[in-house]
Amino acid sequence: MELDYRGKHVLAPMVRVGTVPLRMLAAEYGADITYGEELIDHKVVKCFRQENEELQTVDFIERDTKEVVFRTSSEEKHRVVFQIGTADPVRALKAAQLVQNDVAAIDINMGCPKSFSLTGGMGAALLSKPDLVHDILTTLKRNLNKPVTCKIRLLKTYEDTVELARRIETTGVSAIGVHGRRIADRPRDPAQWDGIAAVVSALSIPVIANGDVFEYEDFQRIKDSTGAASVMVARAACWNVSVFRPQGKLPWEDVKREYVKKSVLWDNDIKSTKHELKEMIMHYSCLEFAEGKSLNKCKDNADLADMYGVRDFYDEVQRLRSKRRNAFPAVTETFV
Ligand SMILES: Cc1cc2nc3c(=O)[nH]c(=O)nc-3n(C[C@H](O)[C@H](O)[C@H](O)COP(=O)(O)O)c2cc1C
Repeated sequence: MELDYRGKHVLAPMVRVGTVPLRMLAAEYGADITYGEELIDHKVVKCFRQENEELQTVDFIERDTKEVVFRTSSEEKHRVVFQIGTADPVRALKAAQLVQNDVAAIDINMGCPKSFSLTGGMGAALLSKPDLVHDILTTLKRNLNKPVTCKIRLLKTYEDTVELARRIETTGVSAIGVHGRRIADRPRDPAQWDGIAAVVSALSIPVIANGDVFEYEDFQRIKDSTGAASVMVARAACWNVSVFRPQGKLPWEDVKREYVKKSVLWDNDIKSTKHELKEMIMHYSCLEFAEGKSLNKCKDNADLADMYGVRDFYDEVQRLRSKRRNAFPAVTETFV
């Protein structure tokens, strides 16, 4: 069934943070739609698809480096959104075609203000190129069998933002994410919810409002204030992903342990897991304290399991994995 973008709580795309453990945990706590981190089309097109029976995942692996660029599982197929960084319709299509059968939707990043994106003509650089935006989105819409969306920032004026959003709507996208900040705004600057409201009033397609949702109550506050169909949260979820729980956040110590368990379960890349744990520690404590120093020394998921007191869980996962390994001695590769 096609993804419905109304009335949804959404985990925002976050580089290095939005890998499989955080997405799975977000969904467990109540997220309906979970975006993966932005992946650049140049890198995605160099990947092949591989089913990993032992982990029960689908992996997209870079041919030369053998790095797992994107890991997902059928468990999240109906809610995971694959976000692409691109400046080229043909390359974006090639990347999207590789993953489309394993994800719920494809999103194009049109909001990243980092110089890496801007110099490559990607992310927020697209905001000033409406013809290219149109080309990318129509190419994807015509050739994919999954919903296509994009995520923008506010432009200099609300009128300019609305004009671009209207143009985007004509491409037939299923929804549009709007981060209520301009390119020059810093994360500490308040998000302008009335800018999002201006887009909502001008469009008929669902708008996903994004910016400054920190508590569960904020989901409703931003909806009431903007009229948006759905709400997306980034930093608050990075710091404590239980923000999606209607009953309120759990203590961050508990969430951290659950996150480590998910990282063990999905054999997450250690760099990504450590990055997310550091984000949590920096927010609630300080990396200079003992925990931060011990975390730095962790070399793999086994070290993390020891550090966070989940060694029994780790051992049980390894036992099940070796059972599966014996049942499925070979993995299935699909070269595209
Ligand atoms: C660690 C981090 C990584 C991010 N990576 C991405 C990304 O890959 N793609 C994207 O469109 N936005 C990215 N963003 C922006 C967020 O998706 C979101 O638009 C922004 O943080 C505002 O939402 P918030 O106020 O809930 O944090 C990132 C933000 C953070 C904090």
